[in-house]
Amino acid sequence: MAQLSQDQLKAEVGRAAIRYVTPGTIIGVGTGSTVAYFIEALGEMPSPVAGAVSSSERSTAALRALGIPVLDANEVDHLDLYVDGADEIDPNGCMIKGGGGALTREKIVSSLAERFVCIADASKRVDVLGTFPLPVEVVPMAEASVVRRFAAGVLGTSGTAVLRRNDDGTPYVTDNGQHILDVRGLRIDDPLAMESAVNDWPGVVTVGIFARQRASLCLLGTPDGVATLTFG
Ligand SMILES: O=C[C@H](O)[C@H](O)[C@H](O)COP(=O)(O)O
Repeated sequence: MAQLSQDQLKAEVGRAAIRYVTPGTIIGVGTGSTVAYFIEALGEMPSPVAGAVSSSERSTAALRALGIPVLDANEVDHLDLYVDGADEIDPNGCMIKGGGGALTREKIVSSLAERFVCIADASKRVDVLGTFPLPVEVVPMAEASVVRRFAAGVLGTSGTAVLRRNDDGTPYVTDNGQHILDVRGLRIDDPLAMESAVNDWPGVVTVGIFARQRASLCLLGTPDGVATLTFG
């Protein structure tokens, strides 16, 4: 049998996540190429969801295009389910997220949810977080100081933070009007401590470590099928 491509694995887990969705409920929806398949599958449910709280303008547009009502996060005080991808996921369900720039809203929406179902292809599974450059959303006037703090080191590891840019060289601007630093070279042995430490720095809006709001389970797309990883 031919090997499935990374994109096919993303499609498999995106579709598989539908089994956790209860028709008629309001769910939280993440952002990214894997979530795009999940949204597609949501649109095909025979009994649809009542609505979704979205984590990005991109996902909002995709949901609305399928006729799925999008609610503001302020209108909802609890969600049973949040479904989103990850850039890396460790053996405890801690993740690096934000490769697509949506980390802040993803953290807000996932914080409302009882259960975080992560959907990812097998390349995202790591033993220690940090190979994928860590996205950090920052207020622009704090960029230089945050770059210096990572270079000086935090919790025994240091990294090189670089401003994320668009193809035309202009700074990438998030849905919240802020910038992103991508930090290379970190070894994140204690994701919870690192999340807290970086969150405390002035000017940091959101660090792309999801350790407080880690995944409850992960549907991992592997060449042998979809594996379900659960985290205690
Ligand atoms: O900001 C983007 C999100 O955190 C995504 O969930 C993450 O980057 C994974 O994206 P993809 O499913 O495209 O690999």
